[in-house]
Amino acid sequence: MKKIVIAVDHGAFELKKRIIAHIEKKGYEVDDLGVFSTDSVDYPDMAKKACDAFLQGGYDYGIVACGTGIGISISANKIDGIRCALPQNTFAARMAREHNNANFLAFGGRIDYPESVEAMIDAFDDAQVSQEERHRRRVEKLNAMGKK
Ligand SMILES: O=C(CO)[C@H](O)[C@H](O)[C@H](O)COP(=O)(O)O
Repeated sequence: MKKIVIAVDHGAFELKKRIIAHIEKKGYEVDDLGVFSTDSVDYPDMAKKACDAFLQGGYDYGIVACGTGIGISISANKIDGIRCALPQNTFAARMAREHNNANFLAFGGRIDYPESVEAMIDAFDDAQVSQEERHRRRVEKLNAMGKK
């Protein structure tokens, strides 16, 4: 069974409920690291919670969200070992896994997407990481950029 970790800020509290319902419907386990109310928090703190948990191991991928998805994805990508994608649609979500080997998805709770967040999660989840040399090479370069 797949296991996903999720953390959001107050701007995505409602979206988090939808995402968790969707993931649980797929039969996956979700570790919900908050937020648990709409009280204002700082998105870097929530990104760190999810990424630190993910890096401990045991998760297939992580999901973070804030009002736009921007702040929390920038935060997640500051953490070595995290490749967080902020997809605009299902095509980008699929490419995030196939070409970028992303291990996190970010979404915006205040964004009107052309396709549903649920459909983007499915597109990512169903995709396979490409083993083509050029994609592996680019991801290796990405990983090397994160090394301190
Ligand atoms: O979208 C966000 C950052 O990219 C976050 O949700 C912020 O919290 C956002 O900037 C909104 O902040 P506010 O405190 O709810 O006005």
